[in-house]
Amino acid sequence: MAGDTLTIAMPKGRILREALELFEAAGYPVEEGAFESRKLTVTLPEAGLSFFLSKPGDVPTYVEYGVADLGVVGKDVLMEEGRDVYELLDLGISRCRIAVAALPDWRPSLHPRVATKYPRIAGRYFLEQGEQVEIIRLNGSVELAPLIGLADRIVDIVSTGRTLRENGLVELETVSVVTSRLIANRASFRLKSGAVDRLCSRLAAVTKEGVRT
Ligand SMILES: Nc1ncnc2c1ncn2[C@@H]1O[C@H](COP(=O)(O)OP(=O)(O)OP(=O)(O)O)[C@@H](O)[C@H]1O
Ligand SMILES: O=P(O)(O)OC[C@H]1O[C@H](OP(=O)(O)OP(=O)(O)O)[C@H](O)[C@@H]1O
Repeated sequence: MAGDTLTIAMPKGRILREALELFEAAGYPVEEGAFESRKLTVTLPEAGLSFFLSKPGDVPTYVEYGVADLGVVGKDVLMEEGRDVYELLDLGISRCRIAVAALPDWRPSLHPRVATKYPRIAGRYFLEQGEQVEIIRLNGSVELAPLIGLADRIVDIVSTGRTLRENGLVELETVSVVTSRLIANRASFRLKSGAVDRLCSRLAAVTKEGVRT
């Protein structure tokens, strides 16, 4: 159907600007400053798109429950949340990695403790490595944990490496490379397939990756 309006959950924060640039390049210009106030919704009636802003970690929830047809979200959040959604496109933006890090003099201990915002990803990773660790969930500033003796290692996002460097930590292993993804509600993907496909094709043509997942 040509007339379907698509509702898209967009993450507040660092992904938003890059995501809007991508939509603009794909021919869906969101008026400059549209989200710069406290406004949480923007509609592009001619394009049949309606955006709302949410906490990054909530995007897969809105999409799974169908209050958004589509969403833009980091692969880290997607892996951690494990929601029942389709992953349609690797947008190639907000590239970073999930890594294990520690103080340079870190040594394995009898009861290893790992602090992270990503308990499921970290738990799965250490299970695969065959290492038993205690996972301690934090909400941010995870790099603090080894400095104040809460944990001996962390699992966190690394981009430039500046936060690790400035806190005297070193990267030990990469757990996963992260970019932002376009995700879809399962029913919307079927019922609004024409509109979803059109948007996907236009976004795929302007992404750095241009990859349909
Ligand atoms: N330093 C970084 N460089 C590039 N991308 C990043 C970086 N940190 C996080 N990201 C990506 O951007 C997404 C959103 O991060 P952002 O910092 O905006 O929100 P958050 O702090 O994770 O969420 P909340 O505001 O709910 O705590 C992450 O899920 C990840 O995919
Ligand atoms: O390698 P870098 O370029 O330094 O980026 C990595 C930092 O960016 C993110 O933190 P954010 O600013 O979102 O704060 P938070 O730790 O409180 O989530 C992430 O959690 C790292 O701390």
